[in-house]
Amino acid sequence: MIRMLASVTNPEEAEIAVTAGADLIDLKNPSEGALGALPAGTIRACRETVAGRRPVSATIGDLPMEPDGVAAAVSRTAATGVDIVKMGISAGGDPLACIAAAGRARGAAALVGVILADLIILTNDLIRAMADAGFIGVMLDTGVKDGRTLRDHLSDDSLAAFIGQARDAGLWAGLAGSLRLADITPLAALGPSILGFRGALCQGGARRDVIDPDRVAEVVQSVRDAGSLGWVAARVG
Ligand SMILES: O=C[C@H](O)COP(=O)(O)O
Repeated sequence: MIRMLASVTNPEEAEIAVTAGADLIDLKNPSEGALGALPAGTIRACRETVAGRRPVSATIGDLPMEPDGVAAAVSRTAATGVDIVKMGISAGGDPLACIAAAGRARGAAALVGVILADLIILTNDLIRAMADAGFIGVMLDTGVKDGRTLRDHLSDDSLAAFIGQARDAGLWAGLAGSLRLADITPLAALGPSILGFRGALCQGGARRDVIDPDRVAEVVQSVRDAGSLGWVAARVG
């Protein structure tokens, strides 16, 4: 089964995402960037709204790859009580040291690394470092939200290789990055653990807009349908 991640910005949107059937409620502030962080109070309020009905993740912000700053943000975000802290990996600085520092700072939260595939070259070293630091998953996303999707930056073969490397390292593998309805079936065929969305859930398809319950339900259903087709194809083919 492929899971569906919905990025939301406040308790009202979190409730919409839960009601529509999203599997993972991801808290972020799209106005602050690809992985913009929400204030701790908003994260806590969203967590209270979700009330254990779904796992909740929160992003630490689009930070430079500097270990002390990343560790402080991971620790601060974990202290809100979310299940998963999502840490972005971009170019410059020392990504490998940041991954190790995040692993030491996570407290009781699980960690998921988000490799911004348009900003840093995807390497197996990053994935291996996450596994060594105790991360549970790794996602690809895009850092620049200019209408291009993850599939504009990486071929299906590269995405399949990423999923294989993540699985080999014992991590679940997620894909995101301005994904639209039309991307779901081809990406589901690659066998990711989870597909993540924000823009496609919003009125007008703009990620800073509010999410639309009908769009969320449509994306959830499409991920379900594509996931089952892949399941059947894997057994019949
Ligand atoms: O974690 C997933 C992201 O929120 C995806 O956002 P996007 O679909 O607007 O690129």
